[in-house]
Amino acid sequence: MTGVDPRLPVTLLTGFLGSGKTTLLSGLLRENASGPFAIVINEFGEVALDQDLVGRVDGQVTVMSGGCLCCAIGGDLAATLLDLHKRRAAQPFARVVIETSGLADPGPLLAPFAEDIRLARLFRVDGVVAVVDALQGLRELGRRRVCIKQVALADRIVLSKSDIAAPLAVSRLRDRLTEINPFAPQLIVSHGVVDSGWLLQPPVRPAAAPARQCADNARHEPGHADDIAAFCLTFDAPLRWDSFVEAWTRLTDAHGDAILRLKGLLDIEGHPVAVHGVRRLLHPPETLAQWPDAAHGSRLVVIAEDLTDADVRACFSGLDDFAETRASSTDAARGVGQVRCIG
Ligand SMILES: Nc1nc2c(ncn2[C@@H]2O[C@H](COP(=O)(O)OP(=O)(O)OP(=O)(O)O)[C@@H](O)[C@H]2O)c(=O)[nH]1
Repeated sequence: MTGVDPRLPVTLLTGFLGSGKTTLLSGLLRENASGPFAIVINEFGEVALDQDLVGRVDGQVTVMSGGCLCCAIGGDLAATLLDLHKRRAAQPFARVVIETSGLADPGPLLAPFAEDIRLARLFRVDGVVAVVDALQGLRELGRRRVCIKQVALADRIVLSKSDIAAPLAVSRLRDRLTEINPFAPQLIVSHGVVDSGWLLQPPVRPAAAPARQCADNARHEPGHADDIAAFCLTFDAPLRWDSFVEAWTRLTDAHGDAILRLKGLLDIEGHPVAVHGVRRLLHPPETLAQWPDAAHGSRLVVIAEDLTDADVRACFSGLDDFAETRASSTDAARGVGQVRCIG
């Protein structure tokens, strides 16, 4: 049989919280050699930030927030893709990239592409890319089964952050990745700068490679993120950077290993600043050239294990005070910090 497969290729981009998926996606979009893409981003928290942080936001980015794709909103994925396909004449694209939440198990996400006849006719998954953080990866692989599944199902593995990890740790991690998935080529990528040809080329799977859609891999493990919650904070009044760092230090000192991820877009004395915390590490902040949308104001998501709303609120209370002080001297109606548990 000859002929080109007319179905649209789909790349599933997976990897644990904060590993560098959005950074890689931004790199792909910047390179733009294989585009145009339609992007579907799934975020665990209800306040979606990746759309703002991905660097290029246009009509082709769809955000599915409020849960992890493989459990809470999995059924919506087919509807989202079918809708994208319908709008394709107006907004053409050659590939869909789905960035899963860091907590998603990619197995159950692959199944509908084989089982749902409407999807199977229009789309084919031609690659699963797993991003693994060279600094935290070995530890997360030891702690969370979902990380092992992300690596096991990958066709390509991208190692991020080797620039800030010890060479020995990187080499141990690579050995462990090879143990889990000997078939997937590994590539060290710094700050998302990647050759899209390498990343997106369809995998050649040896006959012995485990079938991705086998029953075990497609089986969803209910409750795999039950102990994890996302806490969303917003502050209307501008914040000071040193006050924010103090709050982050309070949070990680008090709750250490419970903190999985922080990400936010902050109003630092009038300037939009993107912040990322992964475990105890606060990455260097990035001042954006402009606000991504009309809403100016700080938005922060903290993803943590076994913490309560009050635990998080207590650590950020200093920020509240600062915001309220500024608000009272400028505009009494602004500056109310909110903490909301949505997990
Ligand atoms: N030093 C260094 N930092 C990196 C690299 N790749 C990503 N980062 C930083 O890691 C932080 C988290 O990166 P993201 O791309 O937001 O991670 P993510 O996997 O999309 O995060 P979630 O969506 O929360 O799961 C950011 O501060 C990035 O700038 C890298 O290769 N080196």
